[in-house]
Formats: sequence, structure tokens, C-alpha cells
Amino acid sequence: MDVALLLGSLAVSVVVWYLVAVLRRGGEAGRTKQAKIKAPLPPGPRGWPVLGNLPQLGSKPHHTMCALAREYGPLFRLRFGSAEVVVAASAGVAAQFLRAHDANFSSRPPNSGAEHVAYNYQDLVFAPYGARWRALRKLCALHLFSAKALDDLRGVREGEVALMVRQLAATRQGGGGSEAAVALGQVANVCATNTLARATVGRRVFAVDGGEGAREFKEMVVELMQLAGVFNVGDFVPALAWLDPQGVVAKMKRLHRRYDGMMDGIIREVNKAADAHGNKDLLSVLLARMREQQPLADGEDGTINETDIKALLLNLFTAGTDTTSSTVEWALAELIRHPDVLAKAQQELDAVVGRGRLVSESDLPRLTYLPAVIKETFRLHPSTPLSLPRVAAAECEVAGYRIPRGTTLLVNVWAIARDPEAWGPGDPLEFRPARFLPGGSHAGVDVKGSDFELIPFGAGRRICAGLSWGLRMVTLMTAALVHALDWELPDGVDADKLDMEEAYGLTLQRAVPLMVRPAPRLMPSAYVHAHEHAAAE
Ligand code: HEM
Repeated sequence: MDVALLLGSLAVSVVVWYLVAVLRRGGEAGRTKQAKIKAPLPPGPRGWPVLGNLPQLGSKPHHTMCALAREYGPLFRLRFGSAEVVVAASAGVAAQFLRAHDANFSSRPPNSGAEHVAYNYQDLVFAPYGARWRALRKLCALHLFSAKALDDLRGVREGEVALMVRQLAATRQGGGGSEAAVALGQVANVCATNTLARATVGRRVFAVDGGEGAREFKEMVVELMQLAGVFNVGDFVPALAWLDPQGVVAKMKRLHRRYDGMMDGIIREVNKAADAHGNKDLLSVLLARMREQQPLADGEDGTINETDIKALLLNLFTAGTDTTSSTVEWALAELIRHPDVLAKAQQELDAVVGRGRLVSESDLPRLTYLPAVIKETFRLHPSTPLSLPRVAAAECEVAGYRIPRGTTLLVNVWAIARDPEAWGPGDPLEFRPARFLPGGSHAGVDVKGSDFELIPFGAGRRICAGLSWGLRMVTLMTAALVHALDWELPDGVDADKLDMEEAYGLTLQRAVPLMVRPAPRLMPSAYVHAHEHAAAE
């Protein structure tokens, strides 16, 4: 296209859009006069014309929003293009939105990721609050996340975690040296993905030693999370959507094609082996429902189709893999930086499990220090720092401010978990698991959505659907890695100076992957015999 024509049509689009937006705002102001709620809008920084505050977010929006809360208070307002946005940045304000007003904030705002990646909202994460969303959550609970489903799948989790530990223990047997360093996040990702795959589609999706396919898959999930974390100008300034100025939509469409191809491949394989599977895993159950033309869940209208199935699997594979493995990677990085904490965690595991076998899930209830380590990791490194956005279904009043209908809500769980008000002015940034122990300053505080100073899984009706699975996996994986292996950094890397920089995305990655050299610390038989049954498929 001619450049002058392109610039001309861009200028016209922006001017037209701007006029429409100004007129609309005029209309909104007019309606405000008659608004039932008299309270003022929350305060916030002035934005740019057209783009609003989008250009001010910086490379780590959760940091920027944390700083803005110091200036404007724990409930402040931003404008992204034509979208009104409020940010909750304290436990008290988060509780107002996610407990007192949760029903009003139980849908997610429209966004290009849901449209172009998640099968045009046909999934669970972006489904509007209602019967279909409820049916999808019910399905997941029944087959994966209820206490019974979780129990039935215990052998799968233990088997895959044991395989990961054995593989790591073996890296040293070929000799030490920096060549034995492994990228822990990648290894943990293979474990988290294969475990979830066995539960959902009845088989591993990667060779146990990872390999090219596993690396590609992790890169796909990370890319998706990075794209989903971008505040896409086209979502907020409709006149610019056609231009896709950040190239986000083009990348989303490409990524969607890769996922879709992968899901098609998995479905083909499982369909072929339908009889052999005996319909135990989630995918076989869903495929059987589809063949029998049954609804998505009992009592729901309409029959389930292949897109429903692919969209749900896409959610589980993206929401449930990198969140888990990055948390384990952050936990190990913190433990290596705090050898006293690592030693205490190992002592506890030695006392409860001994040195003759690997840790199992039935040991976990007898641990007190390790769960505190996990909570402290979730506190300082929550996988989704701004949670997932919600939208106001109706106008409401929160903490003395008017929140108009259609306003997007962001909850800065990262900032809340570092707030000196909630965590004490002395050491909110210090990695100190003891704060969660009996007698500690935050004894009894948990991550399950009722203590709003620590909500890495979100809270309310749309709290993480996979909380029980994610928490169990993070705890078991970390326990196994801490118990079965000693950890060194590659030559020349000083634990005190370990790079802890974050790379922003919808999920919080380490900017520099953690490279480590594991060494076995249990009796040799522990690595040979443990969970042999689960490993054999
Ligand atoms: C470390 C582990 C994990 C963390 C920290 C995490 C965090 C979150 C957060 C913050 C949300 C948004 C909640 C809200 O809107 O209030 C969410 C939603 C969700 N998560 Fe997780 N998650 C984890 C693991 C998992 C796993 C293992 C799965 C599934 C296998 C999963 C599936 C989902 C789904 C389906 C939703 C959307 C729920 C809905 O919209 O109703 N997550 N997660």
C-alpha cells in the first residue's frame, strides 16, 4: 500500500475515533449526572490523548502500577485507549472487589487473546460468567481437581516427579564440571507438562529427557503468556485495531495455528487408541461425550464439539504448565540464595522421609517448613502478577469510589504481596518463610483465596480452577528436588549475586533461566526403585 495513503487513513481513523470517544465521554458525563451512585471516580494519573495511560506502563506494568499506588492510593484509575481501568493494590481493596463485589466482577473483559488464541471465547478462562462457564469448571473439577480426582491421579504425579529427580540425579554420574549444569525451569516444565498430559490426554507429550519438542512447547507457552501480557493497543483503540501496531494479533494467529495443530495431533492419537484407554482420562471422556452427542456437562443445553474440547485443553496446557514450573524454578533460586533455608528444608524432609526413598504425597501433610517455603515463593514471585482481568457487569461503589459499568479490574497481586502495610515495614522484600510458621507474623495465612494479602491464585468465583493441582504439584516437585538433590551453581556464579530479574508477561518468568548442577544426596537405591510402577506405561 502507498505510504501516504496508509498514513492518511491512519490519521483519519484516529481523528474519527477521537471525536467519537470525546462525544461518548460527553454522553457518559451526561449520564453521570443521573447516575445513581454519587461517589467520585477513583483518582489516577492523566493520560495521553487517544492512548490514555498505555504509553506510561513501561516494561514491567506491575512495578509501574505498584509505584502509582503509592501516589494515588490502593484504588486508582487508568485509561487504556477508550477503556476505563481500575487497579486494586491493597489486600483491603482486593477483598472489596473479589469478596464483597465478586458477583459483579465475574466476567473477563474482551481481548484479542481470547478471540484469536482461545477459540473466540469458546474456552473456560475467557468464557463469560454463566451456565457454560459453570459447566466447564464442573467438568474439570470432576475429572481433575476434586479431592477424589486428585487422589486417583496421585500415582501419575508421583511417577513423573520421580522420573524428573532420577534424570537430574543421573546428570552428575557422567562427571562434574559446568557441562553438567541443567536449565531447571525447562526440566520442571517437562515434568509439569507430562504429568498434566497423562491426566488430561492419557499419555506423555514429551520424551522424559525433554528434547526439541519439549523446548518448543515451553517456548510456545511462554510466548503465549508474553503476548497475553501485552496491553494490545488494538484492544483499547478500535480505530487502530486493523493496523495491529505492536504486531500482537499477527503473532497470536500464528501461535494459534501451532497450538491447534498440536491439539489436532493429540486428539487423533487418543481417538485411535480410544478403546485401549478405557475412557479414563479427560480427553477420552470428552470424545466419548462428543460421539454420543451429549451436552458439555449434564444438565447443559447443546452438544459438545471438537472446538470446545480443544479450547479447554489449550487452557489447561497453557494455564497449568509454566505457572507451575516457573514457581518451582523461583523456589529453587531463592533456596540457593538462602542456604540456611535450604538446609532447614532438607533437615525437615530427612526427618520425615529419611534418606532411603523419595518423598511421596502422603508425606506432605507432615511437613511444616516446606509449605512455608512455598508460600514465601508465591508471595514474592506470584506466577500471574496482575492476575487475570475482570470486568464490572454493573456500576457499583467500592471503597467510596464509583466504578462505572464495563470498567476493567486489575488486581496487582504482586504489589499486594509486598505491601509494607500487610507484611510489616521491616522486611516485606526479604525471603523469610518463618513468617508463616506457628508463632510467626503470618502464621495461618494461606494462598487459597481467603487471605487477601496473599492471592497468587486469585480469589472469588473465578479463582484459579486448577488451584488444588497447581499447589500439589509445586509442593511435591519442590519437596522432591530439595530432598533428593544438593544444588550448586555453575562455576563462577556466586549465589549472593544470582540474577533475580523478572521478565514480564501474563506469567512472571525469570529474565535469566536458572542453571544449576544437581548432585544426589539420598541412598543410591532411592533413585532406582522408587515409584517404578508409575514410571512404566
Ligand atoms: C502455580 C500454579 C498456578 C497459579 C499461581 C495460577 C494462578 C491463576 C490465577 C491468578 C488465575 C485468575 C484468577 C482470578 O481471576 O481471580 C487463574 C485462573 C485459571 N487457572 Fe490457574 N494458576 C496455577 C495453576 C493452574 C493449573 C495447574 C491449572 C490447570 C491445569 C490452571 C487453570 C486455570 C484456569 C482454567 C483458570 C481460569 C478460571 C476461570 O476463569 O474460571 N491454573 N490461575
